[in-house]
Formats: sequence, C-alpha cells, structure tokens
Amino acid sequence: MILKAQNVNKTFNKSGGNTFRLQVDEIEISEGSFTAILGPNGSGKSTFLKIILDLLFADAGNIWLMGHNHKQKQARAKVSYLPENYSFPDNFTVNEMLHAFSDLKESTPRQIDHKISKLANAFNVEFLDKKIKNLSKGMTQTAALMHTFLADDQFYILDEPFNGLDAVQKKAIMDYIFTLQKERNISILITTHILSDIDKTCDSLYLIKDGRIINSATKGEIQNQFGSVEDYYLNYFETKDPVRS
Ligand SMILES: Nc1ncnc2c1ncn2[C@@H]1O[C@H](COP(=O)(O)OP(=O)(O)OP(=O)(O)O)[C@@H](O)[C@H]1O
Repeated sequence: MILKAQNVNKTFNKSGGNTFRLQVDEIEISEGSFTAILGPNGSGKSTFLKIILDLLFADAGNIWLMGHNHKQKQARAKVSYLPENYSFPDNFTVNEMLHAFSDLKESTPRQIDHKISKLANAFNVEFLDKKIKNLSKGMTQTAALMHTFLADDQFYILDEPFNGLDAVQKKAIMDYIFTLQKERNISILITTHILSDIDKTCDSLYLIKDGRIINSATKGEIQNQFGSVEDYYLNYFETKDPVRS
C-alpha cells in the first residue's frame, strides 16, 4: 500500500463564524495505481493532499505514506508533489529554475541537464531559455510539471496538473506518466475538474463532497454502471431540483 489514511479530521474556522470540516474515514491507494479524487470547488481536495504530505496538520487521524507514518522523513523521500498554486522566481529562465529547485542532491549538473532535456523532449518544451515571467499559463504549468517529474520518485501527487494545458500538452504528459508506470511502476494521485482526461486512465476514483468521501469506485465499476467518469460524477453531484423562475 502506497498510501493509507484513516479517520483524518481537520476543521478550518472561516470568516463570519463559518467552519469547514474535512473528515476522511478511509482511503487506500495501492502501488502502481492511478487514483483520482474528484469533487466540486471547495470540497476539500487540496486540503487533503496537503495533509497527506504533512504540509498542513490534521486535528486527528492516521496516515501512512510509502509504508511510514507520513510525518517521518522517509515517508516523503520518494514522493513528488505538484501544488495547485506555486511560484517560481520571475527572473529565472525555466532551465535555471529547474537547476535551482531540482533538489537532486546526488546528481551532477550534467546529469540534471540530461534529465531536463529528456523531459523537455517528452513535454514538447522549446522554452527552456525563456524567463518564467514571460511564459504563458500553459507553459508555466508545463514548467511546474517538469519540476515535479525531474526527480525519479515512486509516488506523484498532482493537484490539478492539467490546468491551462492544451490537448496536445495533456496527451504528452499522460503518455509520459504511462511510460513511467510501465518502466518504474509509479503511483499517481490526482485531482482534476476535467473528467474526460481521466476517463480511460484512472484505476480508481473517490468522490468528495463538503469534506467527506461520499463514494469510491474502480474503473470497471464506473464503466459497467455509468459508462463514463463524467456520468458517474454527475450522478452524485448534479442537482436535479427544477429551476425556479
Ligand atoms: N488555510 C485555510 N484557512 C481557512 N479555510 C481554508 C484554508 N484552506 C482552505 N480552506 C477552506 O477549506 C475548504 C476546502 O478548500 P480546498 O482548497 O481544499 O478545496 P478544493 O476541493 O481543493 O477546491 P478547488 O477545486 O476549488 O481547488 C474551502 O471552504 C476553503 O475555503
């Protein structure tokens, strides 16, 4: 098991006396799998990912990451994370940013260069010498994904990785992920709002609503019962109330 979370609780006190409560009773992700957590805006997806990575502290719960308590250093040693929001120094070129933030302690600059050109080739990147501040939204997202995939890790946690990417870019990233799954049996945990992107790729899905997991299903179950991930999602989230005039 690459990830196991039990009875995870976190309450945010928001302005106006409102609260948001995340309560995840149980999630298990096995090695080599491609898992998605889907849910509406504000349902708690990013909060849960940050708690898994110990970037945000839960009020209660048990989480094991890569066989270790998630608070132990070894738990994160082979895990890469793409946050939903990130910022890189504006004046760095993509290449400089990747070198500066690669965190590949055992690699020489030449080895890092080799990895960068391999990734640039896989991700159709021709803007390694452009400054971060001059990149388009999709280019910035691609640069962030290059940063995430630079390390040869075993588990990639990706918060909305396809944000701003065109169809060709998305396919390049997905193809790269499939190659890594075949070559190194990596595991993927993803959040996305673009359901068609994961229709054929996800092994299992969790639906989250108001901080709670309301359903989980395998790809086979979804295909048999709903036909597509989109229909599965709509079955749980579409409001069927008639529109009032
Ligand atoms: N640091 C914080 N302090 C207070 N409330 C927070 C904080 N971070 C998140 N929240 C609240 O927690 C809830 C869940 O937010 P979260 O970002 O996890 O949702 P999400 O499902 O990832 O949404 P989206 O799909 O829009 O990215 C929201 O109501 C949000 O306002």
